[in-house]
Amino acid sequence: MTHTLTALKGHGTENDFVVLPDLDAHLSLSPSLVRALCDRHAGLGADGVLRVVRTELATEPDVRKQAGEAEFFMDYHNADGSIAEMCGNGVRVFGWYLRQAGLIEGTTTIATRGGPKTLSFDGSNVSVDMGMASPRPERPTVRVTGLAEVFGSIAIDLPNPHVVVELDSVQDLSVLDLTQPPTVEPGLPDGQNVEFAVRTGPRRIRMRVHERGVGETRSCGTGICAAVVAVAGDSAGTDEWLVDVPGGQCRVSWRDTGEVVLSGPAVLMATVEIGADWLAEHR
Ligand SMILES: N[C@@H](CCC[C@H](N)C(=O)O)C(=O)O
Repeated sequence: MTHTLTALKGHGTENDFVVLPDLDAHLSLSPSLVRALCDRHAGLGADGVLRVVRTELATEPDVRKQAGEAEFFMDYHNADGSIAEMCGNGVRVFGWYLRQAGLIEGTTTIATRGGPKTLSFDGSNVSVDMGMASPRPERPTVRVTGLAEVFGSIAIDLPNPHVVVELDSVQDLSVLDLTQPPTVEPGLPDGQNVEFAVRTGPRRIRMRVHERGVGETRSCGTGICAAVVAVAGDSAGTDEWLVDVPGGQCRVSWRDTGEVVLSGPAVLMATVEIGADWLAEHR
C-alpha cells in the first residue's frame, strides 16, 4: 500500500524548492517523481527537491562519511531529475526547515555531495560557508540569444560547475533570452550553470542565471558566489558584496582563510500532504 507524503514548499530569493522530510530514508525518490513534483502545472512546482535524510543512512559513501560532523544530508535534485553537488539557496532553505522543525538549534553543519557546509542563523536570514571557490583553467566562449557578441567567461567550481560572463550594461542583461541554454564552448559533458553579471556599484552586481538541469531561475546561491568571485578577481578582500537577482538580494563575503560566505533570506510558506494515488502514479 502506498502512503501519503508530507512536503513543504520554500524558497531563497525565489529559487524555490520542495522539501521532503525523509529522516529514516524510506522514500525512493526517482527522477520521474522529482520531475512530477517540480512540474509547475501538474505538480507542486519548484526549481528543485531537497530530501532531508539522516547522513548515516545516505547511500553514497562520500556523503555517509560526513555523518560524524553533520547529522542531516541535503539530498538535492534539479527539476529535471538530475542531481548536483551543491545548492547554495537550497542549503539555506534546508537549514531553515531543520530549525523550524526543531531538529537543530543554532549553528549547524549539513552534509552535501559537495562536502559539509556550516550554517548560521540571524532570524530567517541564513548564512552558509560555501568553502573555497575553485577557478578552472579554461576560458569558454559563451553565446546567448538576444546578444550578438561572443563573450569570454571565467569558469569556477563551487564545487558545482559555473561559467560567468561579465557584461557592460544592465540593458544587455535585461535583453538576454534565457529560455534556451546559452552555448558554452568548450562545455562540460554534464553541462554547467551560466551566470551573466553586471557591476552596478563598487561592491555590487546584478545577475541572471541559466541553471543546469532547471533553466532560468530567479536566483542561484552557488552562481551568486561564482559571479562575485569572477567579477571581484584580484580585488577580492573580505568586504561584503551585494548581489541583486530577479528574486531579491543576497550578500557574499569572505573569511580570512578565503572561504566564501553566502547570506540571504530563507522562507517556508506551506506544508502539504501529497496524495497516495498521485504518488503511485508518478513513482
Ligand atoms: N540553485 C542552486 C544550484 C542548484 C544546482 C545547479 N542547478 C547544478 O546543477 O549545479 C543554488 O542556489 O546554488
